[in-house]
Amino acid sequence: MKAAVLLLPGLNRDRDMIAALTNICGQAPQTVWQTETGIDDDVDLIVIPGGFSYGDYLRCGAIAARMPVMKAVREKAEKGVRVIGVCNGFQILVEAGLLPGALMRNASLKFVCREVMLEVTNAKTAFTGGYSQGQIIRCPVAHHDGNYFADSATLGDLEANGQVAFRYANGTNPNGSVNDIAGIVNNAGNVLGMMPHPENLIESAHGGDDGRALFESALGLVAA
Ligand SMILES: NC(=O)CC[C@H](N)C(=O)O
Repeated sequence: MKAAVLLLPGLNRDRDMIAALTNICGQAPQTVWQTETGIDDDVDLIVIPGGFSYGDYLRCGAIAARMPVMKAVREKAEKGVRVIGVCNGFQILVEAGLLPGALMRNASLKFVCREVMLEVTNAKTAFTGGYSQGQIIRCPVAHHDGNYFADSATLGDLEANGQVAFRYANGTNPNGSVNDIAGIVNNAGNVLGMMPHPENLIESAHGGDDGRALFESALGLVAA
């Protein structure tokens, strides 16, 4: 299985993501710079890592979403290739219109860096098949703009269609997200955005591997 990781100025989680994907895939992912549009044909999964692309000006992810590489991501996503955006990657996918809603400043108005608990709200998505329905997992977060918001019609659709993949559980919502939403998939089910960082919990050296099944699911390495 082969993955691709996008590289943009200001991202700082790309190395963690590349290490995690190399560990899980058994081969290094293709890395694709923001001005490139050539994502390899044999790529099964495109990942947009976290960080602070363009220093979070004008809004988190707004400038990155308009870079040439995102045209290639959109084309691949339309063909059904799986895409994951983590943290700033989630913000970029929202700014690119590949996922609905918006990520606002945390309700506390503070940067939050801690571990949260996540509920696997829908274990039937392409990214969660390796978990059981309702499973509670650990995951770290580190962001200041993770407060997910969508208008009530959009929210109703997300909930009704099973597009909420992960919710903050056990009172650990770190940012004020509506309905405790931590991660969503698009209507077609092949694009996932989430604020927590599963790439930082994939092997025992990380102190746990609760995030591993997400990538294994996305890469088709476990039965969905
Ligand atoms: N870790 C990250 O990806 C941070 C995302 C974004 N820059 C924020 O702070 O909200």
